[in-house]
Order: sequence, then structure tokens, then C-alpha cells
Amino acid sequence: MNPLVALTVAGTDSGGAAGVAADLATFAALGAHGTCAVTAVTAQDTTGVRAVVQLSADHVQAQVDAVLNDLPVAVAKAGMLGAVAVAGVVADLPPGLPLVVDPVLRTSSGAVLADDALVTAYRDHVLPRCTVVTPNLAEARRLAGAGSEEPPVDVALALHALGPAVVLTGGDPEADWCRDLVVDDRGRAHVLEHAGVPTTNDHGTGCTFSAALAVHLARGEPLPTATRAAQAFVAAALRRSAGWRLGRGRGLVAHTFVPPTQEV
Ligand SMILES: Nc1ncnc2c1ncn2[C@@H]1O[C@H](COP(=O)(O)OP(=O)(O)OP(=O)(O)O)[C@@H](O)[C@H]1O
Ligand SMILES: Cc1ncc(COP(=O)(O)O)c(N)n1
Repeated sequence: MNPLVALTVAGTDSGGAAGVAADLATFAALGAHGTCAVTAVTAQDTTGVRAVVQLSADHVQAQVDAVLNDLPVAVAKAGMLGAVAVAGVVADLPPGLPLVVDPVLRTSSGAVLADDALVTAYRDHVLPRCTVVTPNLAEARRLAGAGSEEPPVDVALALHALGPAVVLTGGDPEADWCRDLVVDDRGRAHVLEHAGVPTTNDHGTGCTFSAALAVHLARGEPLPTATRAAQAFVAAALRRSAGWRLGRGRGLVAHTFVPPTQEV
């Protein structure tokens, strides 16, 4: 039987933790065939982003067209877009295609990957088109234009008012419990808590989570169920990499594939 086919529209991370590398590894680990349209090429490692080459919207569109015209893509996810014109390519994906958007505005190492014009493009064009948006709290506040005093649930509801369901992620290396807030397509809020993994080797968790969420949604799972499954996938990856000492900066979440029967 054919595997589910998933498309990521995202940037590359030369360190292999985030972006396209994380997405394709996650798709593969979940049994999906991954395809990609690269938006930007970053020179990046665990310590930060050194340089970015942005690809043209025409070339991103050409990659998307090549994939969609040939393969039966069941779900798409978008990560780093980098430019307003590329946001337009994502907003113009075929209307029936489920789309998970991880708004990459800033990396965990602190690099800013979206200017104000791109934030406006997310708000005006990408969020109204997407099925689910998966910001962390800082990204959600910036997208909603919300101040630091506004409660997370109100910020999530403000994003939902633009069109999509929302998973406001609450990863925290120091918390016993991580709290992700889901606002489903009917505007109902669900707080989904799960045990925190005590590790700062978490570079790439947001990309990994949204890629896993996309695959589970494409399998027809309701958003809270798919969120639980994606949380479990990320937590298992964090447990695998918790003892690693890779790189001089923020350690990375595991993308090694461990067949379930061999997992310890
Ligand atoms: N230490 C942790 N233990 C357990 N789960 C975690 C941990 N850190 C993050 N997660 C989970 O990973 C998923 C992604 O959340 P996170 O808040 O890290 O996204 P993010 O800030 O967008 O990540 P990134 O900075 O990589 O883009 C969420 O389900 C979150 O609960
Ligand atoms: C190409 C690319 N896409 C996304 C991220 C965000 O990931 P993180 O917040 O873990 O740095 C990144 N650093 N690089």
C-alpha cells in the first residue's frame, strides 16, 4: 500500500536539527513519504544562524508545483518562509489541502527570521488559509499583536478568530509539566499537559512537533488526539537526545530513527 505523502515548505538548517531536516526525518519516522519545497538555505549550527540565502518565490512555487503535479500530497506544513512573496506561495496552496503552519519568527538561538512585513503577511494571508497554526507564546503574541499581559488563552482565541485552529505550544526545559493549549476548529479550548523532559537539547522541537501533527491530522485524527500523538513523538525524541553532548550551543532534539522494537 502507498504511504501517506506529506509536503514541507520550509528552510534548511545545516546543523540538521530544525527546518527541512527535522520535517523529513519526522515524516519518515511516522511512515510517511516526505517531499519538500525549500524556502531559504541557512548556514546554521547549534550556536546560531550565520547566514541566510532566501530563495525566490518563483523557485519555491516551482518546487511546490513539481511535487503537487506528480504526487498525491495528503497534507502540507510550512516552517520558515523568510519573505512576504513566499508567504503568498503558501497562502495559494490548493484550498482543499490540509495545511499546518509553524510560524518561524525567531530561532531558539535568538536569530530573527521574520520582519514586520512578513508577520503582517502571516496574519493577512497565511493564517486565514491554514488549518492549524502552531506558535509558541512569543510567536503567538507577535502574530496577534498582543501585549505581554494578555492571557495565553485570549491570544490563542485571537489567532483562531483569523481562521485556523491553534496549538499554542508551551515547551519548557525546566518545567515538570509542559502545557500546550489547543483551540479547535469550533473555538473550544483544551489544555493538554504532558510530562516535561528535563533537557535543553531541544533545538528543533517546534519543527518536529508540527511535522508530526501534520501526519497525524492527515490520518484523520481530531486535533486534540493528533496533538497528544505529536507531543508523545517529541517527548520520545527529547528523551533519546537528553544525554547527548553535540555542538557548542543549544543541543538538538534527536532525529535518529529507532524502530519501536529496539527502543530502550
Ligand atoms: N522539555 C520538554 N519536554 C517535553 N515536551 C517538550 C519539551 N520542550 C518542548 N516540548 C514540546 O514540544 C512541542 C513543541 O513546543 P515548543 O514550545 O518547544 O515549540 P517552539 O518553541 O516553537 O520550538 P522551537 O523553538 O524549536 O521552534 C510541544 O508539544 C511542547 O510541549
Ligand atoms: C531553517 C530553520 N527553521 C526553523 C527553525 C526554528 O527552530 P528552533 O526554534 O528550534 O531554532 C530554525 N532554527 N531554522
